[in-house]
Amino acid sequence: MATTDHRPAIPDATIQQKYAEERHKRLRPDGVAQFLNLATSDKFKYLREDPWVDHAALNAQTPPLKNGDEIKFLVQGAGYGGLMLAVNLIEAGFKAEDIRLVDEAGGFGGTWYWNRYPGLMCDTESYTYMPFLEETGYMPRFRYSYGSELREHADRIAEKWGLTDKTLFRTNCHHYMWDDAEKRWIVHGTENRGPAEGNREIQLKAQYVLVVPGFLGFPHIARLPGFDKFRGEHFHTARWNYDITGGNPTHWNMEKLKDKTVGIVGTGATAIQAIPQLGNWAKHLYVFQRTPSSVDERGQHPTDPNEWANKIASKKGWQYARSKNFLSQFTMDTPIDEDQVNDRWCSTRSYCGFIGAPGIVSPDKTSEHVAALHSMDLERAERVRQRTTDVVKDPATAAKLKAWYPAWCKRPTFHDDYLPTFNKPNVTLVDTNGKGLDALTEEGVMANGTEYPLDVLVLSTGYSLFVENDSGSPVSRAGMTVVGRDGLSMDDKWIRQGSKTLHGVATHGFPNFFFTGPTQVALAVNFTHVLSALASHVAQILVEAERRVDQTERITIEVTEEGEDAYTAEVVKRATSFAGVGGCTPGYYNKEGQASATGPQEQAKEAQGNIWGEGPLKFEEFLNTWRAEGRLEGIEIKGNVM
Ligand SMILES: NC(=O)C1=CN([C@@H]2O[C@H](COP(=O)(O)OP(=O)(O)OC[C@H]3O[C@@H](n4cnc5c(N)ncnc54)[C@H](OP(=O)(O)O)[C@@H]3O)[C@@H](O)[C@H]2O)C=CC1
Repeated sequence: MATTDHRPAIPDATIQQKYAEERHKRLRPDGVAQFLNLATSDKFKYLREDPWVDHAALNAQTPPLKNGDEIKFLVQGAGYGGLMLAVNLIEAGFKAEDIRLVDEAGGFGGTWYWNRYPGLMCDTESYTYMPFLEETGYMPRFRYSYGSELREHADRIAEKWGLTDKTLFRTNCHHYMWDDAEKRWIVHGTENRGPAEGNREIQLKAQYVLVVPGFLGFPHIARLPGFDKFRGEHFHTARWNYDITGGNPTHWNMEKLKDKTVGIVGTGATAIQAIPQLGNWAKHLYVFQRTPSSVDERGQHPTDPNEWANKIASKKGWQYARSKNFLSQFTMDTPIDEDQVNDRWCSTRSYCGFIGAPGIVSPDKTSEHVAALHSMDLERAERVRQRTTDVVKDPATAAKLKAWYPAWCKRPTFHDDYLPTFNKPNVTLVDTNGKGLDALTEEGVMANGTEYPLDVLVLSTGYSLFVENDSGSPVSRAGMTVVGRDGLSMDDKWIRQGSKTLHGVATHGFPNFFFTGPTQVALAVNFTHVLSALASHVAQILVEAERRVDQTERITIEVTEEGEDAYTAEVVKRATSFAGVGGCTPGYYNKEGQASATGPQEQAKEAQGNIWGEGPLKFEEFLNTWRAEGRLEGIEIKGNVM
């Protein structure tokens, strides 16, 4: 992709001063408490319900799990992560017959099941993001796939590996208790069989449990005065209400909005995809902005079958190689020469300030590290700001749409139609200068002291990554209680000791229990790359552990305390990579700008709760080296060990 020189015309120090001022404007004393957590809020309970489920169709099927069943593998989560775990188990030699998946949703897809807002698309190239393209022989229709295609692909994976009839949907397995005599997990779950049949409680026994906690499962909304008074319609983007807008998840013809005044709150990665669609249909659209997104060029186009066959997917192993090539662009050093993906993500290298990059930053060099990140980012940031000026015709609106923070502070966005939407006569940007909405009224919303009457209010206010009173354990995020050996609750362990795992996949005191982060693992721009590495890692640990005992019936595979301490120390050693995030403009990346812990114990816990500071490829290398050593160091296997 051609680059033009966009070195800032104003000195770096002035820009950084501007960044600091913009951050300061947005800091607020209530931090993460500014949001209502829908997972616990009664008032917005209906927003937790599943609008997409077909209860009649599911009730007509034979459930793959009955009360009292005993199974070998229970996978909690049937999105891409859960499917990848199950597929890796099968590919490692375990029988599909021994695997069951459960999910609260009414179908496969995880985030792609729940999110069906108009405009929904993959924000990284689908050729690297969509799992198992090579194995399924599937060619994505677009370079950046739209939501329905991403969901269909989850069905395709399930079908290919025989998992469709092994998944119990609408089910929340909320309580897990380790039975040390039996060497089994006793699992309690509730299956929601819809209004006609109600809930069905099930109790299961599982030899192994594998959980995909997910990162952004709980939609949240701002605690705004007057919510009760608002008489118009409202919904969150995570549960788009097509009854109100018209259209459906595959046809975004929102006819019902033609005579409606619509407001959308939020301008994050979700909103920038939905706003162009709303702008196409609403009589008038008000976009209420607190912090602008950085919106770079997308370059969306249908996949060219010739290019696909002869270039992109021409060699065996192409998908992994392409994904690796993509991720190797995010480094503090010069990225590798050949840029296969070559989109604007690849010129957003400074995002490694959020996902980490090779090399360990010494604690006394963090200021230099942050300065280096800034100098890597400034040209990109200025280019994107210039793009805003070039695309948005009204200079005052263009000025308000410019992002004044570096790439690692908020998910950078890429879209071809977002900025041009503000050139439409029916679209108005209401910038709140960092403050957000003041309140809701009977008629609409108050912002900047002005009332905006609305028929429909769309909340695109994101998700709770940090929930109040959340222990931060992998299972609290998944809404589960897990009680391990000697009555130890995983949440209590996290509250007392902070994150302690081996490779972000297992923890001492919880035998035969595996998860995929969310802490102490790597993050990637295309997160499926990491999920794939974790799924394969867990499957290979299981294979190797079972190989070492002559009877697997009573096997226990458990991380040792020494093992998790040693690995946690490795995570902490690399935590300095994220020195730039604390000083960011507030958002979910930095606990809404909340001050860091002050006491030494709390600081230690915070450092432990980090992700892998050297980025996804080094993380994968670390796991591979550990496995290649063949000792399963840090894991104790008990059973009839040969
Ligand atoms: N793979 C993909 O294709 C996609 C991935 N995603 C993922 O989901 C994540 C979450 O994105 P998203 O759903 O947009 O959530 P975000 O948290 O990124 O955005 C929430 C938005 O709501 C605004 N907001 C919150 N409270 C108020 C308020 N009181 N008044 C006004 N505005 C308010 C925020 O402003 P402020 O910034 O000031 O807090 C922000 O603009 C992304 O970071 C990305 O990782 C999302 C879409 C597509």
